[in-house]
Amino acid sequence: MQAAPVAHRTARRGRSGGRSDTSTERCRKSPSGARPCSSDGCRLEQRFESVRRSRSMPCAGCCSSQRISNSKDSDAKDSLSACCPAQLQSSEATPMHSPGNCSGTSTSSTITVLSQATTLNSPPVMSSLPTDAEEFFEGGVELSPMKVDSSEDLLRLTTQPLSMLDSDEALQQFWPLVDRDLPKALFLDYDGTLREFETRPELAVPTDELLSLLAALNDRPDIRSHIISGRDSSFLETHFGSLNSFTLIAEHGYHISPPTDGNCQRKWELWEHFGGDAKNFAVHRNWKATLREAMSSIVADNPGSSIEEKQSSLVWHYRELVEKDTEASVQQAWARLSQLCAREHLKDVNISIGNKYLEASYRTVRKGLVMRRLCEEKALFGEPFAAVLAAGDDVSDETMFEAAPPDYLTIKVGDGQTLASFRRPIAPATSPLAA
Ligand SMILES: O=P(O)(O)OC[C@H]1O[C@H](O[C@H]2O[C@H](CO)[C@@H](O)[C@H](O)[C@H]2O)[C@H](O)[C@@H](O)[C@@H]1O
Repeated sequence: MQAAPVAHRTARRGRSGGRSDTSTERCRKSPSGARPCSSDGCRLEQRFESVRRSRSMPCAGCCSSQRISNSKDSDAKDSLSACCPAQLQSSEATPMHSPGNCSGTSTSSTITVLSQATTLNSPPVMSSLPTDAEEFFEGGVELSPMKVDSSEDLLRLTTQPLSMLDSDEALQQFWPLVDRDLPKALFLDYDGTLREFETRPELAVPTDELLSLLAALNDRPDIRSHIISGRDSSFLETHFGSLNSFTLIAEHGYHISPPTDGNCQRKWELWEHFGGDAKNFAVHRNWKATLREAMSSIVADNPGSSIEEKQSSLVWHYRELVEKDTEASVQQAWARLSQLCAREHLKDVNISIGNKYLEASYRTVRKGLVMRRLCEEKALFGEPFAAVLAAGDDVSDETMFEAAPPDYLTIKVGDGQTLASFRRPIAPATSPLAA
């Protein structure tokens, strides 16, 4: 069991800071280099760069009803102090959380899910306050970025490796609770996190092992589980619909199905109902027809690839491409679809590149926004989560890591750059997170 130094989990990420960075930087991958690339991958690269320069004001979960003004540091400090005084403690401060109540018949399953985390005996603290006057809105919370201004801060950007937790005690040390009477929340990605990849999406159904694990979580009154996936609502409902205490989030947040509280009939709601903007969706009803034709032609040029159609997106899957120069094919496909969008004035279509897929989507919502909004709503209604864990493997999951305040546990599954606090290597032939 490794103990992570306090500072490593405190203000190591610069989520959300510096929106202007993103808008002004030029993308290396953009065909002309003349305009910012709209792909998630490129935005992510820009965000990594931005993170190295700034850190954001946290606290959207346990005390997210606040709005932090950018007007003066002292205002922000007062605001934060009022809602989350523990986060103003120095790094020598006593733990913010008290030990949690993790006993129960299905504890071992919970430990399995959480066991990817290294031990962490230290409280989430915030060592400095915003110094930058810039502000922006995300998830309904006004955030003020903070500058990374010392080599010590840069060290805190390091993602920590995960090790196994093998007992309730270890788990409680790693994930202590602010209040044992309040529930903890899990935000779990599916493909590549709960389930290892398969060559085709339809093959990656949940294993029996995973279903048992999730069933045990479903019975835990102290845990609010969310599956937050790029999969569509039909897939999530088919495989996880009976987990009545789970919130299911489909298509990266486009569709949300709250827990059913004993009623087996699940309802799906559009993100718009949660404050998102779906109204423009209707304006370009034909965007899919336009892009489908182009994507079909890309499939024809790349035998072995395929298209998956979801309500808010079209996905080109190329995992099965065996040719050597896949990267070039993907860049070509990206450029082709982007140019088509520009030509047809489909300015709200986002072309993103994930794990062996390229997705054209017509939605503004992202996983991070949804996670944060759901946590904020809980807090607003007087039921804040005592602790939040978010785990994922792909570019879309980085939006969760970016949006997470420092006291959330964020876990990147597998390799690659990340804004997460911890990394869990993929265990071969097992469910990545449940290994
Ligand atoms: O957010 P996630 O739950 O990680 O979903 C992301 C995408 O996952 C699926 O595609 C990925 O998994 C497939 C099955 O292993 C694999 O064949 C494919 O190469 C992966 O990209 C899913 O099909 C997409 O709709 C999701 O957006």
